[in-house]
Amino acid sequence: MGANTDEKRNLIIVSNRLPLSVKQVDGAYQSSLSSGGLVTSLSGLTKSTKFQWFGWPGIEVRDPKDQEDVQKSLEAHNAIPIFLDSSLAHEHYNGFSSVVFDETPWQAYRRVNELFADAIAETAAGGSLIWVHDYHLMLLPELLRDRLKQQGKSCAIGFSLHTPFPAGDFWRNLPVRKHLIEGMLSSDLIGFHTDEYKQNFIDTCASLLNARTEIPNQIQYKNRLVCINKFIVGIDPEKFTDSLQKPDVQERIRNLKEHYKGVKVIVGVDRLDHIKGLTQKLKGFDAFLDDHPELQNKVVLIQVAVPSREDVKEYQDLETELCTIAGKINGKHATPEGTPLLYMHRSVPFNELTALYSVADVCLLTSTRDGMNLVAFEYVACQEERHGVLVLSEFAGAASFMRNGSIPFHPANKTEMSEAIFNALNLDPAERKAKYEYLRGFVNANTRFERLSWLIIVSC
Ligand SMILES: O=P(O)(O)OC[C@H]1O[C@H](O[C@H]2O[C@H](CO)[C@@H](O)[C@H](O)[C@H]2O)[C@H](O)[C@@H](O)[C@@H]1O
Ligand SMILES: O=c1ccn([C@@H]2O[C@H](COP(=O)(O)OP(=O)(O)O)[C@@H](O)[C@H]2O)c(=O)[nH]1
Repeated sequence: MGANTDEKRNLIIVSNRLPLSVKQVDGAYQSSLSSGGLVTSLSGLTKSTKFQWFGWPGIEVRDPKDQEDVQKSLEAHNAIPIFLDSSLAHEHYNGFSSVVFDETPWQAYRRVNELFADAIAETAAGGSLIWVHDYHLMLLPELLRDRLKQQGKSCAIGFSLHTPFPAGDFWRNLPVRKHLIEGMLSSDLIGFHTDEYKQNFIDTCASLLNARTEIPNQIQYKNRLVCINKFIVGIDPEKFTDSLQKPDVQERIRNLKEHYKGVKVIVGVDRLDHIKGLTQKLKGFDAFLDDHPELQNKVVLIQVAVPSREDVKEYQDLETELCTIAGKINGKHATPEGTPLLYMHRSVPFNELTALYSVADVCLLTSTRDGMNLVAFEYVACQEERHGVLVLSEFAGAASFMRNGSIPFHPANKTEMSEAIFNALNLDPAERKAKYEYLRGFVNANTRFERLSWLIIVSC
């Protein structure tokens, strides 16, 4: 969607979390870019499109004067905060959205969706395009449509799901499944990352709601026609190639290359989340080291585990487990010359990330479930010179598109993972180049997620 279209209609983006997270430092409010693929996928839009972004600022702000300060600090970025008190935010985000079904978090989930609907309906001008993101806000399209109608406004609503849409059996176990799916069906257009997720949604609507699904890419439910499609979420590759041109990044790359002379570097960058298969990754790497004693001191895995949901016990437990496994691997395979695993539990600045991607011979991604996985795209964007190899779990959404250019494997199969790593490190240059060119073609062809908002316009 170009600037011309924007002049015609307002675009409003809504996600649980704003792209900027607010923190209070020494009494003053400061904002910094939030982590994660959703922000990355939409950042390409900022180049060509003006929009307002509604979401939770990541902090509880009770005092109205403070709320005003936060509002003002975000205004410059067209970000509009929706304030939630801590317990509500916790129950909605950490409770309902991530663990097991329970009544209290469900009520919080509904309440947060209502608060979002109130704030957006009040602000949105009639004729705006409202683009809602992700599983935290599945009820929002319906709540929003009701409120807008009461106010005599008509807006087109799009919904993008960034996670997989599971197949039928999963929904059977969720008592509130009907509310969630009906909520989504109040959109004009619903986007999924892959054909599989899209088909799962269509099948679920047919079996659970008896919706009519005979017409391709459309669902008819309660006298409304909803468009359903797959939209490939991508990155802005230039942002990565530009970073690699910066003198300080070039220097960092030189230093890292010098440091790892004679050593093959494998990189992994994941949020510390169960879906990223980090336990499986460390165990698979351990198996690889066991299988290849001849590669002692010749291979290193640099694993960045970006902190996520640190106040949830299951995530704390996972962190403890990973530390233990990492310690055991290095205990077993380290030599006086070095350790084969560098496990970093923190986020890394963007320039450091691109330097790491650039020096790595292999990128190892082991998701057990993952909507897309934009790290796979980012690694490719930083590998113009080296033609590094992507070892990609078949359970990442990205594998639907990148299978031919990568080495696929099943993340729970240690032997398969070990072989995949070995094959990646030993791929002959011609095959490496061919695989890389396939991936580069794909990453460069799918740079703009904005096509979805364009489709909202033409389809409504
Ligand atoms: O930590 P949450 O806010 O609960 O959400 C987890 C992450 O969800 C989103 O990631 C997903 O979207 C990516 C882009 O479409 C996709 O590549 C990835 O597979 C999904 O997990 C969101 O982008 C992140 O900010 C969240 O951290
Ligand atoms: O310290 C870091 C390391 C990575 N990322 C970014 O987090 C995103 C992860 O997106 P992905 O789709 O792979 O997974 P998600 O975390 O959204 O599930 C990528 O854009 C990374 O560049 C980040 O924000 N901070």
